[in-house]
Amino acid sequence: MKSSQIFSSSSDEPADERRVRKQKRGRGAADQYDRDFGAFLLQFPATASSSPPTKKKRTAAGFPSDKVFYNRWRSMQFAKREEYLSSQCSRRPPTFSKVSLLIQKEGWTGNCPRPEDIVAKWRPVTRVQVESDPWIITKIQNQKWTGLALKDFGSKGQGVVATKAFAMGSIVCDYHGKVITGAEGRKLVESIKGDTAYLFFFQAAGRDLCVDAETFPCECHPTENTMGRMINHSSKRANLRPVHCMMNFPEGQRDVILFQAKRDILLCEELLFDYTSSSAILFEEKQ
Ligand SMILES: C[S@@+](CC[C@H](N)C(=O)[O-])C[C@H]1O[C@@H](n2cnc3c(N)ncnc32)[C@H](O)[C@@H]1O
Repeated sequence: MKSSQIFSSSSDEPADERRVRKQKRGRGAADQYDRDFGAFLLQFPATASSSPPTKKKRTAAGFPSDKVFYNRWRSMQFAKREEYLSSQCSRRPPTFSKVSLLIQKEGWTGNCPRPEDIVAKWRPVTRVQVESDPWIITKIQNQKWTGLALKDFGSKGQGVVATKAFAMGSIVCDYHGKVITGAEGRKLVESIKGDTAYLFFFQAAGRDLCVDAETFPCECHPTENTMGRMINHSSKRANLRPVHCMMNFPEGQRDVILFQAKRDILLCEELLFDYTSSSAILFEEKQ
């Protein structure tokens, strides 16, 4: 992991401790303390991967031999490590072993968050995080979403099942296809002969749009049956929610429909979403 940020703020210190210290020493002394700690950080950057400054190094650099700066440095590093571990597990909740492996890989033996705390603190990502998430962007680009398989569902045709559990809030895959206008999508619907359609109509910021997964295979994945287009419908048992995002691809922003788990999804469950958010329902529903 690469991290070389140098901190110059003192905002990591608990507010109460800071206030008491300032009251004791007066504003001038507190400012001096902040300046000294800033210099300490310049000398010993508190990154997730840096080694703690030993007493010998601290005193050789002219800092006090007590542990005041050192302890503060350690809590900054701890927070950085926590942030790093959480960032590696942003889309889906991590397992204890995944976090343990990450810690092992980094070689962190002390001053490190406990895997169970990282697991317990996991929360679904926000839309803003999703829209710039490199992992999600890569999955949309390469269509190598994991934990999904096709299965025959008889009269419904094929569908998608979970080959691993997905926790509520996880991003499962996208509804992949070229984004066209709603009018173009409706024209496509008219030309469809059978009762199966692969179109997702949506409105975004006043725009009437449609993801065309009917034109298959798509230009960008000529050899893949992209999974999102194969997900069947249910209004009552839907376990996925389609979410519109403006994804920040390297070449610019693009409208994308992502499927997010509405609840915890178990291994082997069929993935389903409610097609009424899309007008391309050309079939009789079998729940
Ligand atoms: C986006 S495709 C889904 C994949 C499709 N089952 C297949 O095998 O290609 C949508 C079509 O699947 C079928 N389908 C999806 N959900 C269904 C359901 N609950 N009952 C019956 N047919 C369904 C309909 O033919 C619908 O037009």
